[in-house]
Amino acid sequence: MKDNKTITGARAGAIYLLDQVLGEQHRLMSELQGFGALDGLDPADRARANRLALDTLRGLERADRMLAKYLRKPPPLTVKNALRVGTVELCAGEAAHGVVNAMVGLVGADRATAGLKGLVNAVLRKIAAEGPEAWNALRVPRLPDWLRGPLIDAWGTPAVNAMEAAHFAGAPLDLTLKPAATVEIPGAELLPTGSLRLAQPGQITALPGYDSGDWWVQDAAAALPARILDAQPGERVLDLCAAPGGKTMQLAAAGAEVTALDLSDQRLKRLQANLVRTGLSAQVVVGDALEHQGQYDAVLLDAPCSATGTIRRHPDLPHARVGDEIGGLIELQSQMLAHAWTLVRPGGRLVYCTCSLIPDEGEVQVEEALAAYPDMRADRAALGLPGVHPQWLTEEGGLRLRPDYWPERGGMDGFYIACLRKSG
Ligand SMILES: C[S@@+](CC[C@H](N)C(=O)[O-])C[C@H]1O[C@@H](n2cnc3c(N)ncnc32)[C@H](O)[C@@H]1O
Repeated sequence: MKDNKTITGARAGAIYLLDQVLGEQHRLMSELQGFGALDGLDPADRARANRLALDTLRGLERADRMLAKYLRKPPPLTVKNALRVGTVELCAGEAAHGVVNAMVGLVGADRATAGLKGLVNAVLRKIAAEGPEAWNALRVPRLPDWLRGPLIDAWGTPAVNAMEAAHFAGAPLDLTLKPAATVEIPGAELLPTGSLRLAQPGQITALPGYDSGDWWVQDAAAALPARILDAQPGERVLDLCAAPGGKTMQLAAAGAEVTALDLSDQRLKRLQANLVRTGLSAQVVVGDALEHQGQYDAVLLDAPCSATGTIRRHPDLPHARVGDEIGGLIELQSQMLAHAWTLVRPGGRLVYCTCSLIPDEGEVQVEEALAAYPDMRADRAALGLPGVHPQWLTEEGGLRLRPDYWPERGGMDGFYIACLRKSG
């Protein structure tokens, strides 16, 4: 494993990221934002390294199938990752000599792997000869069994196949506009639920309206919980797990008096920066959702979860050890929902949501809460927003969103949302 300070170039950066994700089960976001991996690269190379790592993770199964024919025994992980990145680039139509020379150079530059230069050269030349045609003939990469099994139980095989196609396709960039914003973004599509979608966004900070804070990045599905909460000017609203603040900004932009609470000081710094850029305000509190006290007109609980609804944008997730943590998260969600309910005033409402595809983190939580609290009812009418398909409504009175919905538009994140009303 390389020291990240010695990384030069986007391809070396991508291999380093893959070594961390596939060797150490680290999350890509923590590598890039928390640990500062690739800080030595210029911004363009860092962005390209990230893109290459994401493309390789999305196509990992295909790359491994193509490589398996030419590898009699598995090479060290970092060499395998160089071969994987090379395969993905070659099968996306990159010029063979550039890719092969670069990967041979990278493997040759490290004394620990230099002896495998010849292998890398020979294998990648064979892959180049097979090219995109062989790649496209392979099946859509599947989720690992720890996730595929439970998702098939919940949604059936055809739905999971469609989700996998959506994961493989990746995600466009969605923006939430401030209600009064009039910014025009070339090439943006207005989605039926009100978000703006960009298929080819380029550099986000260079888009019109970024500096003036007219919008923020937020998946179309992630924008629905705050729309469903429908905060009114002057209402006291608590955002219980708020950072980095996409939903806080929606609530504040609606004119509510927002308290934004989160356990993570670091993540709240990003929330503060987002509020500054967008010129919105909220009372920001570092604290534990399970201990916070008060009475609010409305509470938004975007509970910590497996985040399995975001795999289109985070293809490293199935490779991290999130599977082991889900039991603990389900317990935490149930405790948080119980405590959040005590913070809602009589006649008020709680919007519960998770970006998970696992019913135990969504439908089942709400079903159990409805059975446990006699003063709670599911407000189905609150879910009837423009663009919300009636088939997305669930039996217990929530809204199920999945990555395979809107396939013709580029999909959406997986989410579960319910609006729970307290008797007056
Ligand atoms: C799904 S994210 C929230 C995303 C956010 N609502 C948004 O729209 O940008 C879940 C958040 O819960 C926070 N969290 C986890 N445990 C918590 C706790 N016990 N109390 C408060 N926040 C917690 C995490 O720090 C994380 O920021």
